[in-house]
Amino acid sequence: MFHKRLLQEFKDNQKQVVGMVLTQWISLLSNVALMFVIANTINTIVKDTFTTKQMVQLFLTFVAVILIRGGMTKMNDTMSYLASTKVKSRLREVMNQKLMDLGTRYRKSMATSEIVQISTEGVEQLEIYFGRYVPQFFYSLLAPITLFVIVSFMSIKVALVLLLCVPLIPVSIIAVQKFAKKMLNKYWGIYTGLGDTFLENLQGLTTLKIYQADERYAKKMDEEAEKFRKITMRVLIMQLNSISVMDLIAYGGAAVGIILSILEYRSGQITFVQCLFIMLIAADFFLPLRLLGSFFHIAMNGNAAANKIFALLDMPVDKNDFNEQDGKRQDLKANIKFNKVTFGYEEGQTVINDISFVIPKNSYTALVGTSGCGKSTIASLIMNDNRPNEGHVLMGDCDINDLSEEFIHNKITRIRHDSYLFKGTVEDNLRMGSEQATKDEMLHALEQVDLLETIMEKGGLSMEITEKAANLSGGQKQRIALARAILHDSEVYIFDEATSNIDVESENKIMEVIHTLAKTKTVILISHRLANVVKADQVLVMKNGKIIETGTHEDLMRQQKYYHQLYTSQKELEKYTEEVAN
Ligand SMILES: Nc1ncnc2c1ncn2[C@@H]1O[C@H](COP(=O)(O)OP(=O)(O)OP(=O)(O)O)[C@@H](O)[C@H]1O
Repeated sequence: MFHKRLLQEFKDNQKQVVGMVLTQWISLLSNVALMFVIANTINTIVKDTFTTKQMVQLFLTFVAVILIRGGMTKMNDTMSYLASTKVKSRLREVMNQKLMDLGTRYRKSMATSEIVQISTEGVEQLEIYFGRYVPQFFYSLLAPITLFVIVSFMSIKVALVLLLCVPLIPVSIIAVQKFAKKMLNKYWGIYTGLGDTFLENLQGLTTLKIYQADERYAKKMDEEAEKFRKITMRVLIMQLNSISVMDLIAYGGAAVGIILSILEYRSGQITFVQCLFIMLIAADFFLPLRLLGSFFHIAMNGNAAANKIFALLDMPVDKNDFNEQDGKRQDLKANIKFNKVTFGYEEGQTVINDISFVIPKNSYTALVGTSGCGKSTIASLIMNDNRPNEGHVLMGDCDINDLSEEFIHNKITRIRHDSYLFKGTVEDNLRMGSEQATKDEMLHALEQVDLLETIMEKGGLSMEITEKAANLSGGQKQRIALARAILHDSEVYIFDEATSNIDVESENKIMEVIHTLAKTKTVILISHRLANVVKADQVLVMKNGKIIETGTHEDLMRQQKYYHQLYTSQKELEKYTEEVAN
């Protein structure tokens, strides 16, 4: 019925919940008073003893009840608003903090679209949970007991029968709950899956258009949307059916009470006014629980959403205390060691197999091998985005696992082929590299990547970059990303295919910058193009997740093994392509 953890986490909402139950209870009592006056009035009309005084009394009771109920409803709404907004804003705050703490690691356990959905729609679901469902639950217990006490003064028999019929509603709710839980989990699964597909198709729309695959993918999405429509309809049907069952029990129970009270009146056990009063009030035994039943499905949705939210909040963070070993870390020599590292993305499969190597401080290392051999995985292990299944990745003498994400990101900058530039000015994007960078430093960084002139022509540092840097060429985009990385001024730079898919001029410029950086920093270059790695201090040649050759370009060429074979075949291919082009 309740999500225990959700209630525990939001204990401070208890005040509002008690307030809401109280306002509803006062409304109920005023309603009881009104029904009593109405019953009395009908009695006097029937007996023909209706007086002006009674008319005034009826009118005044009406006005008082309307005022009390109006006031209580207003207070209830305010408290409901307070309770739900507090929950929503706190949940969003903790989720945001959690995502910040997790960094990029959240993607291992949850898709981005799922995070977006649970932090928007998922959190919204909890509004009704706290604002309506929880207080209604307690009120639904209090209301029948209150009415039972009042009616028992007139007829204990009728009061007991009415009270005993009330639990039939929760019994029906529990029966539905078993079925609903499964269905709602399935509903959420399909819903987040659809969101995932939608986001991916939208992001890859240009590619889909280029390959004219948009229609096929649109059809696939239609199929998923149809699945979602069907499960939504099933959820709605289940909700409507269960509400009908609850109506039947509520009004059936009230009817039983009314019939019984008439029988009691006929046998002289209760007065006409009491009989009328019970007739008017009987449905109120059941209506609060019936209303609870209609909130129940929303609450179940809230429970399912809460499970997902807590799954995110419970993800382990492994945030190391940055200060604890600060002194030790100050002396870190930024050499990187792989000590018998084995890693696989999935159980039973390894991508990196028992690898050991050292990247000395301020050296220039190239990592080469055919596609899929594990080069980028090595980069992700150095960044601690992935953790070895066996062995250790060390930075200086420190296991990378013992270092905080913040520390690693300060020491190492990874530049990928698909570097992300944000919508905003060139300055905004460069400032991400270093908060403290002066304009002169930014201009100097642009000069280093040979982009100063182009950017100055387009408005300088205040030039606007549009969404996904659509107003820049691939090469310009990559060079701005490089300027940002230069400003970051870290000890280690990993260039992960940083020159893929860009023009030759940009590639050459970027390689020049990499070679200059390599004189003062530790540089790791991952590249398909072996012509780019000839200047490296050491080349690590990978094949099937293993390092099979190590040495300088010249050493490896002399050995005439795998690297030699890769290099010469690539050279021949490039020569042939050039000849064809000419
Ligand atoms: N997130 C992931 N989940 C599961 N498998 C992955 C993941 N990333 C990579 N792989 C698999 O791990 C293997 C190594 O991938 P990796 O990206 O390290 O290769 P690579 O040498 O960098 O390739 P390329 O040169 O094409 O970029 C591949 O078989 C790939 O399919």
